[in-house]
Amino acid sequence: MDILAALAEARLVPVVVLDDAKDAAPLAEALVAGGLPVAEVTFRTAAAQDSIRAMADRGDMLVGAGTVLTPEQVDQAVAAGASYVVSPGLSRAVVERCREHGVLALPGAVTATEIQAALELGLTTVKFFPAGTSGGAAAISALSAPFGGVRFVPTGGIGPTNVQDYLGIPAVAAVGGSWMVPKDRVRSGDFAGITALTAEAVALTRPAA
Ligand SMILES: O=C(O)C(=O)C[C@H](O)[C@H](O)COP(=O)(O)O
Repeated sequence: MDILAALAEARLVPVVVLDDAKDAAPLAEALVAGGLPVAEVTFRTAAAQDSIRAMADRGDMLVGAGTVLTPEQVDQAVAAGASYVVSPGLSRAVVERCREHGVLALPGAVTATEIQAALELGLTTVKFFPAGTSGGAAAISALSAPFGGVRFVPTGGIGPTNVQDYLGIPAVAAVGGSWMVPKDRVRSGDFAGITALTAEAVALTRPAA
């Protein structure tokens, strides 16, 4: 599967933080019901690997790992079934381990220097993080001028009120964010509410009628 093409088709990447892996299955169901069978499960908690496995085992989702800081976490993510690996920053060691496993690396990069470093590692798509405090949509538009072949996945500080600012930029492949999957709703078991938030987010990716 062309993961980049699949992410670009989805246009949105829910950034998931789970404290308990038992929430992975109902959350996956909620995302799929909302029309977005995609999740980036972050390694911010000890539940990451089991949560990735629970979602990946469904077979109908595009499941990645987020907050991947080390090659060892790449190994854990791939072992659990992640098909792409997202990092807050750009790490040669993480990118190279992803390449060894044959999975997509999506490292964070927000400056021209970081983007050039990503290009030197053979990457053409980067996570633009933290988008909200790094110049936002205007910065991506400016960077896409000299880096015409680079695509961006802006993440960080994006929500319903500004997601379309990013989606309207041709160089933006998809937008990542946690607004669709708020931790408090996961903790409270409000998966119907997550389905509604997801459906609303998906609707924002579609051109106005
Ligand atoms: O944890 C990671 O892998 C990161 O690199 C950072 C997250 O993608 C952002 O923190 C999400 O930002 P919000 O949508 O504003 O909550």
